[in-house]
Amino acid sequence: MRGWPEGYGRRVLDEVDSTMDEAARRGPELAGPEWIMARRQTKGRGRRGRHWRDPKGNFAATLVMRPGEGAEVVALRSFVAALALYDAVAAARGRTEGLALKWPNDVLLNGGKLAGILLESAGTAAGLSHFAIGIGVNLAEVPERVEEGAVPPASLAGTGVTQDEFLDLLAGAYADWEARFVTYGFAPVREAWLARAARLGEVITARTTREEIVGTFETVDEQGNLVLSTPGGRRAIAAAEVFF
Ligand SMILES: O=C(O)CCCC[C@@H]1SC[C@@H]2NC(=O)N[C@@H]21
Repeated sequence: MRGWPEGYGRRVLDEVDSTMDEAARRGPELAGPEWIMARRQTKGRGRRGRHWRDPKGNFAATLVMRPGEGAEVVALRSFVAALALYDAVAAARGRTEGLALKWPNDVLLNGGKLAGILLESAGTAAGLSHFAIGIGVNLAEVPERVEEGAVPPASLAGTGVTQDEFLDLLAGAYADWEARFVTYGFAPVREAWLARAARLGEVITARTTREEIVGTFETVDEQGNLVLSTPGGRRAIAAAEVFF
């Protein structure tokens, strides 16, 4: 296994409210990107303000950084993180079989949700004071309850990978994808993401805050939008919840 990536800090906490809150507290004084992992969260949160349940032994960490780019470029790191998470999970299992990415950034195992990513930032669109990528993985067990209509949960129980080992795998994989993103831009990240996409070419449903759009999952465009071809034409969707 490769060592801890150069230039990234590492903080491991026994317990915290949420690693996203800890990232916000750390943000103003950061010298460089830092991984914050908690063995337990008391107030973990998911996308759309949902509670994120953290059964004992599951993985919860946030990568916090102070990027130089504007908010739109920074947001593409959601795909960078999803690819890193995919690679870390593949390394933990020793195989990629059954793994897929669900737009925008969930990792699925045999069709079940294994891991989720939450992005948060502070500052203005022109200059972010900090940017946080929160990652939760059902390392040891699945949460008891999931949202209605959501894909069922999956876990890595049985692989025996510890939280610390998973952090090492993830930090290494993230550093590799981040280097590609910084050097070559979004194109190779987009291509790799599409190669691992769940339900590409199939009919899916995207639920935004205003409407429900049903269409064929055509691609993800250069801005990271979900592109659906619908009877009414091609739709590029920036933010939505996807249902299969
Ligand atoms: O809704 C989702 O799918 C995203 C879940 C993100 C959960 C992780 S756990 C580590 C970090 N801390 C949090 O409070 N949330 C994220």
